[in-house]
Amino acid sequence: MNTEQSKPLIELSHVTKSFPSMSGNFQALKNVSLKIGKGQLVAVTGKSGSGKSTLLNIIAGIDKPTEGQVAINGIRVDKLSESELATWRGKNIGVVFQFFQLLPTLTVIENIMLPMDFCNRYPKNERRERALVLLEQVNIREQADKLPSALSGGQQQRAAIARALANDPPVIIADEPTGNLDSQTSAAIFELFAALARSEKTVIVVTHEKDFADYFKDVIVIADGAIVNEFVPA
Ligand SMILES: Nc1ncnc2c1ncn2[C@@H]1O[C@H](COP(=O)(O)OP(=O)(O)OP(=O)(O)O)[C@@H](O)[C@H]1O
Repeated sequence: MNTEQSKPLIELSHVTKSFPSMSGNFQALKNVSLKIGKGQLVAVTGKSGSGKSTLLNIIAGIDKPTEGQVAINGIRVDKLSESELATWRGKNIGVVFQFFQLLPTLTVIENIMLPMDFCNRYPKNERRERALVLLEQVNIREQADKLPSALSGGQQQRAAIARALANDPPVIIADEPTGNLDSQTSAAIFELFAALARSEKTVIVVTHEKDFADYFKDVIVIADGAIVNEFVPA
């Protein structure tokens, strides 16, 4: 799915993922190959159980492929050890979840600064200002010192997106990020992802939303662990 103008930032070659099951091995992904370029905004869609989250987990280095290769930004992710993976993931992958998963006892800005403290990419005395810039980028700077529970669902998801950007990763992955939001708020979140892609982030979003075609030029359709339609023009 790599377009002519972009080099592949993400390349999966013949990836299979098997899980043990009562009746032998179950293949959640079957011989999946794909290329995704820098700054691409990609939707992953398909029925429940088709393998969407497994694909995201493989790209994020959360799961290892049973067979095949995963290369991201020139790094063979499938070859990294668990400790190397944790460091690599912190710098290269920002993750956005359906239920936001902000830490409830930390303020919004503290939630954004936490991954910076883990990763050490930015000096300690610059982290608060960077978090404020990110909150500005997602339009909730004025919520910085509140607890997540004081924010609306859409504002919490904006905070989660700012957190995903904390260490300036090239790749943002989001697993049904609007599954818990109304359609107007969902549209605003999709707009935000589109803006991130315009600023050269590669954004991969698992979504069931029927109207995603307005936002996503590139759509990966998965059925029974295989890509059945990699590119659907809007
Ligand atoms: N850790 C695991 N152990 C065993 N089977 C698993 C595991 N993770 C996923 N599976 C199976 O792999 C298949 C694909 O799961 P996956 O979560 O990737 O689907 P999905 O398309 O994301 O589904 P949904 O839309 O419901 O979230 C399913 O049949 C699931 O039961």
